[in-house]
Amino acid sequence: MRILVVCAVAEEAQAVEAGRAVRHELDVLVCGVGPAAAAAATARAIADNSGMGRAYDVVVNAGICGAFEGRAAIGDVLIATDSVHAELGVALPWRFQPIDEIGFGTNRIGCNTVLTVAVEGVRGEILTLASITGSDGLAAQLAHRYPEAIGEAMEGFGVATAAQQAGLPFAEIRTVSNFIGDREVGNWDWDAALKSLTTAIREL
Ligand SMILES: O=C(O)c1cccc(C(=O)CC[C@H]2O[C@@H](n3cnc4c(=O)[nH]cnc43)[C@H](O)[C@@H]2O)c1
Repeated sequence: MRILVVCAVAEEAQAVEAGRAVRHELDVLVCGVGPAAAAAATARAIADNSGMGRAYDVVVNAGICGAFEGRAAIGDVLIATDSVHAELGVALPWRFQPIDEIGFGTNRIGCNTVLTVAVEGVRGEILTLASITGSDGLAAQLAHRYPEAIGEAMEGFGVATAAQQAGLPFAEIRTVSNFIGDREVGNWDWDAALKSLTTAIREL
């Protein structure tokens, strides 16, 4: 199977490369941070490879993430059931209205579960945001709005949109470097998250 694995930064790509198994043909793409860069880079890679007669069978977004406290722990592997764009909609004074409710598409893309069936981890929704949630108050609001969400990152929905438009199955695998909330970047455990990412990719 030909798999395109999309990572935001080089450190994540290296962790994925370290978990590469011979049973899959795996290309690793570094797309940059955020959903716009992720969608653009993924769409281009899919089109370029298809044009060269090396079409991908599946697209995976892999990287580190924040977890909702109580729903996952640092170093855990998170496997998305759905990739959900938490900012796509209308921010009303009293509530957030997802784009689905106003008839302009959806903020949710379902993930393929066959590819990740052997990957050990916590399964649930993974949110995509263009901005990292940097306070406990905002984290609590998000956790309330998305009771099934286990984590947040910044690229999943962008990669998923490019895959969906190309008719390709999509999976999102994240490993937890930090809890979502008050921002103490110094406390992020990149090592634990990147080690877990290598293990998770090996299990694909
Ligand atoms: O702001 C900083 O100083 C800083 C230091 C290290 C890394 C960053 C990033 O922006 C990396 C974000 C990168 O990692 C994913 N990620 C990890 N944890 C979270 C989170 O709690 N909320 C959202 N995204 C997260 C994300 O997918 C980015 O690709 C900044």
